[in-house]
Amino acid sequence: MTNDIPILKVEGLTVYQGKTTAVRDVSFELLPQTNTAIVGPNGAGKSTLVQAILDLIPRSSGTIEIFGRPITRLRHLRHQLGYMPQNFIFDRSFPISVSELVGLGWVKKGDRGDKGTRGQGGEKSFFHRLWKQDSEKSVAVIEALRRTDAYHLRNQAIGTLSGGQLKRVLLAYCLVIPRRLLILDEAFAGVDVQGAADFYALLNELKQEEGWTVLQISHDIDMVSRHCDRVLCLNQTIVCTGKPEIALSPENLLATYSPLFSRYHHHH
Ligand SMILES: Nc1ncnc2c1ncn2[C@@H]1O[C@H](COP(=O)(O)OP(=O)(O)OP(=O)(O)O)[C@@H](O)[C@H]1O
Repeated sequence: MTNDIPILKVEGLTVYQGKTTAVRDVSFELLPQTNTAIVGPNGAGKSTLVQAILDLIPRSSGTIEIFGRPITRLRHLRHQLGYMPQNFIFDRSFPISVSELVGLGWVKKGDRGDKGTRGQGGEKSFFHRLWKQDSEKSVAVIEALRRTDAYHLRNQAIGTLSGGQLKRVLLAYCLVIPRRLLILDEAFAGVDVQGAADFYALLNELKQEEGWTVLQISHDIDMVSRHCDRVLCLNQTIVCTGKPEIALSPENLLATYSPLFSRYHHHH
């Protein structure tokens, strides 16, 4: 039944950054269990689009629905949405370990918006439930760190991580509970070649076996063409969209990456 509802539906979205129109009249849908990439040149509005979808910045016009609900009314369903920003800025002297950081992403069952699990275990004592939750969380943290190949970093302070290691840990943070939609903003920038290939394999597994839907911003056209189901080419507005072999044709890439595109599009 839920398979008929798009996981994400964006209609007529326009967003300003200061006085600049960063995103203009963008509409698209994501169907469940798909991996979609947003590509486009620097300053094309990719991060702005994602931030507006997440309601992190205001939009000038347009509507956004996630899991069939307006973004402002997601409530506890928001935990079914994972987001990895392009930059994670923090004070490197902040004393928090990798495991502790990943654990912050964990939400107990019943509070994740999945039906039928709320209030489970009511017959046990408060301390038993607390102990059970704690052990479930530890298991989930270990599993998430293993999946992103960051388990060996678990006791390290986050301030000591390299750029690529930090990306692995942030992905683990997104993976520590099941999600229906995962939004990644250049998640694999700075990750080595093998690491990026492992990440794509992991995303594929999450999609195929666990029903996740992925929306990712990427500059890696080669990886996108090999691993994504669909591509949105963005340059302020959507230039083209479709399967990688169509959307990433030389003509479409030229149109998307040409600085003249906006003007060209405007006149024709
Ligand atoms: N905080 C901001 N204040 C003012 N203008 C901004 C701000 N953030 C982005 N912009 C402008 O909005 C436009 C879109 O930027 P955005 O970061 O969304 O592009 P992008 O496609 O994600 O770029 P990149 O590939 O370089 O990450 C650009 O013209 C940029 O200069």
